[in-house]
Amino acid sequence: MDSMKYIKYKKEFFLGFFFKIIEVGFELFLPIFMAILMKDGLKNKNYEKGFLMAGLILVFCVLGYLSTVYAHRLTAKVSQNYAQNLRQALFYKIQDLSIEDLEEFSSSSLTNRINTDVQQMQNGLAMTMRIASRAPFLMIGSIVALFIVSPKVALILLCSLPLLLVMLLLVMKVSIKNFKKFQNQNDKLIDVVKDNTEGARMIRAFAQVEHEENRFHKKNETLSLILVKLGKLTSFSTPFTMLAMNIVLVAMIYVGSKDVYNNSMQQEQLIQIINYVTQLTLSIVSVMNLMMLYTKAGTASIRIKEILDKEPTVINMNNEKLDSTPAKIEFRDVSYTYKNHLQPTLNHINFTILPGQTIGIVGLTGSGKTTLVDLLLRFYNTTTGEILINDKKIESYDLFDLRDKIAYASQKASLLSGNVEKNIKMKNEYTNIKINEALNEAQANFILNDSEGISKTVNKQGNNFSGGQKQRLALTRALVKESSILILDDVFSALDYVTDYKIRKQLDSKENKPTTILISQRLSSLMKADKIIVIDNATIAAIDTHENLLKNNELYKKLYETQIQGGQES
Ligand SMILES: Nc1ncnc2c1ncn2[C@@H]1O[C@H](COP(=O)(O)OP(=O)(O)OP(=O)(O)O)[C@@H](O)[C@H]1O
Repeated sequence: MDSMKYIKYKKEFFLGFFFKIIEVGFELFLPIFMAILMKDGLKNKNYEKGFLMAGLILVFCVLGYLSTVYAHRLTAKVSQNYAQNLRQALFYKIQDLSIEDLEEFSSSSLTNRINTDVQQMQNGLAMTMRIASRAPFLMIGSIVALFIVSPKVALILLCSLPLLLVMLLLVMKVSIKNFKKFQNQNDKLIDVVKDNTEGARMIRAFAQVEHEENRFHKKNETLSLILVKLGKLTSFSTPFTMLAMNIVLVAMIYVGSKDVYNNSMQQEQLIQIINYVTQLTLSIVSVMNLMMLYTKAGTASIRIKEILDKEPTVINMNNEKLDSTPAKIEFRDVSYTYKNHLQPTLNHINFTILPGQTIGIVGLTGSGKTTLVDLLLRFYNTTTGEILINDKKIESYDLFDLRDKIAYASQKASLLSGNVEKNIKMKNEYTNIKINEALNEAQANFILNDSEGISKTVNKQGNNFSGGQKQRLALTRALVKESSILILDDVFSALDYVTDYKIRKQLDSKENKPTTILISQRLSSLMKADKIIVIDNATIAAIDTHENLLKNNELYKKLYETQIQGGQES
């Protein structure tokens, strides 16, 4: 992933780096001033020079502090903006992907990628600005200074560095593996939480609470074990580095003291060595922590890249516009097989719907009715065959314009939190008269008769409305829209028979009706359609009027008789 692309404040990014390097410069001078202070100021009693050095130490400390504060302010600005851009890019990409593409990721995984993974990337960038700029310079500066002070003592350090490097690489390797595990397990844990919040009623009704608690406990325990492993790695690496560096320091002091004893080194030089090794140790620890952060950011970046680099399977390639008059729809030898399915859900489907006609689609549960309209909405691409609207291939139309000309109410009435008006209008503007007409057509009397009317609040997922009320609001949203195609997928299932009948009557009497596709298990909802398509075993078993199907199609006849016997006729 080209991370730099999402860093919009590039100038601030480099400026932040620059000020951290300045901060290092100030720090590297301190041991030198300290040595002069000790030698000339304290040992040789040159108080003037002593005070000058003390003043310089103070000034350099203050300047170092100011550089740090400014660099950290820049870091916050750059990294926050980076995270914002990354989240935005991910969200736009998710919008671009087709339903089929999105089905490859669980919603928990997408949520985690947009939250936790972006956060890891943000931390990685912030720490790069704060540590990657500082620590290497401090390390190199300290090593160079040590060589200047005493090459012999500095060599001891140089010999021990490869051991630390090997250790660092090993820790990174193990932590990358565990961090990947952590993120996957975290997705699974959120899946359980989502199942339990969205399916709370079902879980309680089926007395599944204990089972779900166990499910959560297992996932939580696995997650904790991974986190403990990661924690152990971090808790081991820092003390190990400190221990290794302190052993090196003791060896350096031992060799240095001998030189002081032999008068080939000054005492102040030994103090300088101690200061530089301390600085070096701290910077090595910082680099180790940075590496740990990079392993997290690296794994997060792979997960983010998976989304950002995903090529949408449904592409908006053309810009043909559909007018708002009723459209002609044609399926030519259309087949569709879901990913990872061996058998096609729809097989060699052929039919034509003339402009303004109403077509019913009936079939057993899972026979492919919804899949058929999903293809028309371009949620998926057909596996073979083609769909034409007004004699032009569906792909030749601008995708967004095409969907805009289709009014659609699905089986699952989904409402957005806000109010009824927002849910009916969506991005469009309609007059109140038009909205009231649509509410009337959809028999949404509970809104028409409510004192709050369309200002009535809609809670998350519309849970302050009954199933039938939600369905009627979703229907209003479809009916108010000026469209060339109207698709009602099993919207009558949550309605009582009287309401179902009234709505159909309203729809039948409508002037300038769009081409309408009605999907329903209830034959009474489809009987008046110009034609009814019977889907059986992934294929079209028959297309005909209600009367002819009753005479000629066994499945239709059976469905009809079952429903008549069940007393569902209206
Ligand atoms: N997103 C999906 N991924 C994989 N398989 C799917 C998906 N959606 C549906 N299917 C499968 O495709 C088949 C047809 O599903 P579809 O929803 O089109 O049937 P339907 O006739 O509308 O059913 P119902 O009457 O119950 O609404 C089913 O066997 C289902 O398992």
